[in-house]
Amino acid sequence: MIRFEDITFRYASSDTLRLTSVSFEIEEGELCLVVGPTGSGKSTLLGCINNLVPRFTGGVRTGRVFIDGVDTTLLQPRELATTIGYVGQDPLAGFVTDTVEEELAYSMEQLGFAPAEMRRRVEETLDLLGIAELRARDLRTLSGGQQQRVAIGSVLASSPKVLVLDEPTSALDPIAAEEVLALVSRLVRDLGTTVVIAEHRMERVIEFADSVLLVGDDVLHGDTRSLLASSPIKPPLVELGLRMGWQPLPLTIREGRRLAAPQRRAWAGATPALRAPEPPSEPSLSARDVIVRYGAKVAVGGVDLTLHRGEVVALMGRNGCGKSSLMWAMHGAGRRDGGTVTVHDAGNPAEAGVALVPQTPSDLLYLTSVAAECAQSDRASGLPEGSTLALLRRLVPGIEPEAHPRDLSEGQKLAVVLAVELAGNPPVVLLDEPTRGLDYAAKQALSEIVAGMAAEGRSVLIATHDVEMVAQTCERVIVMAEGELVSDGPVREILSSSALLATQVAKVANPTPVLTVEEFIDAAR
Ligand SMILES: Nc1ncnc2c1ncn2[C@@H]1O[C@H](COP(=O)(O)OP(=O)(O)OP(=O)(O)O)[C@@H](O)[C@H]1O
Ligand SMILES: Nc1ncnc2c1ncn2[C@@H]1O[C@H](COP(=O)(O)OP(=O)(O)OP(=O)(O)O)[C@@H](O)[C@H]1O
Repeated sequence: MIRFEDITFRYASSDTLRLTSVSFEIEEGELCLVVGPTGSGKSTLLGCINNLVPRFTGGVRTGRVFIDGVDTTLLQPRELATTIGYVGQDPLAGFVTDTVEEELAYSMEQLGFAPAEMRRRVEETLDLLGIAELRARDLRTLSGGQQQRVAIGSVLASSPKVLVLDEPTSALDPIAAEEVLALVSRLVRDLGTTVVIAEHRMERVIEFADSVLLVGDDVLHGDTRSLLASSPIKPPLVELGLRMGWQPLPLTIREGRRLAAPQRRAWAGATPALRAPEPPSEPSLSARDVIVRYGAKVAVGGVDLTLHRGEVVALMGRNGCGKSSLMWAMHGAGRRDGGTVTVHDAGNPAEAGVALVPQTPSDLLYLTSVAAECAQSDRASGLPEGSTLALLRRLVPGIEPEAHPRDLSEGQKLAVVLAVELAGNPPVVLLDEPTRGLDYAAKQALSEIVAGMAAEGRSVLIATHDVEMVAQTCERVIVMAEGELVSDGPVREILSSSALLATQVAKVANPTPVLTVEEFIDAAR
């Protein structure tokens, strides 16, 4: 269905080849998972499928692309829109209309669907993606996850033969992500749709994938199990399987549980000792009765929350439950319709160095090179020259200092903003979904940096849907629902008591509450 013949590509502003002689073939009805380190070229490769690369991005591409047997090498992306549905990494950037309903209908209008058919499909899509109550909403006022669902719905509505999804679940809560992926795999099964998905959190997609495209210096296409065995990036379960020497390598929780059965029996006889949470130190930030309203909508309904020095806390909860609104209110720059936020040892949070890395971090990059952003950050925080750049290199290596921030991959942009915000060592740091576009190594680096900040007595609050990141990084988890806090406790208690929030390792080890690969291995010794 999709055939790349010797595709080579270079962006106009760079001397480096991004894709070198890439050839592969994806069959009709195949679900192919595209994986690779941050900035390795996954989005670039996806863009070549419908010619967004090079038509929109510029640059030089050689080689040929065939879709459904037709040579599409020289076609415009819109000429391919009947066959290929494409959802990019930033849903807001892809929207062409103002409201949810209009957006769902748009591609069908362009493709000349009859009005009655269009109506039927819009209704069906609203239900399938659970966004019926958002139908009349302005797209710009939706939460990140709500936007992502609308973007996916808008391409699904016209049932294209090929679906290209660039990190489609990065902003979705665990249930929404499962639902979207189940929906996509149903399209593959029932309609024979061909699907190409780039995804960093492979653990979610792997059980649906027929094949993997591994993007690195070379691009390899092959069977999921055999490629993952030698891949530099792997989900926690595969990592655990390799380290425990399990054969065949487990890809699903069910396979993992079967292989872990002897270990679970051993733990049932002798409970392993696991790390206990530290008692809290003195508070660094207290929020009392915080209220955020948008017209009649109460997004945050009177929240009390205290962060303590040296604490790394996760803020979790369904899409649209109010996490970003609460963070902005705590930061001081966002709306707050009631309540108080006190940063201890300082009065006003805006002046007291509460740093916030927003969900769309690229809004904060305005200089013309990565080096200039880093130098500006060093000056602003009174740091020795090169400090911010060094931090960036720890997070995501290989970013060219001369590159224009606009030309970076999504994960690279996020890394630059993280480096700039963290370099100044603010006493309280709020990170709103800081893992989009980050590979496992970058997430590990972020965990280590955050742990270092906590060790110096700073407090970090991370809003995220990424349970693996939470297990690795946070000691305490707060869960929100409908604008209120519904639970608050040690990470082990919250993640292991909820099937919804359990990590892959927790599911394999259940009922023993180990959460991460390291913990499993230690406890198995
Ligand atoms: N318009 C552009 N001009 C120059 N270089 C670019 C441009 N867009 C991307 N790049 C570079 O090409 C490389 C690949 O980018 P791409 O977005 O394809 O990566 P990715 O694997 O999708 O990354 P991520 O995991 O962060 O989404 C990166 O190093 C990036 O800096
Ligand atoms: N300007 C606005 N007008 C109306 N409703 C809004 C506006 N901004 C946000 N909302 C709504 O407020 C609720 C909370 O949004 P918020 O962005 O805080 O959620 P979130 O928990 O961060 O979600 P996600 O996990 O999807 O990022 C959502 O239902 C959202 O649709």
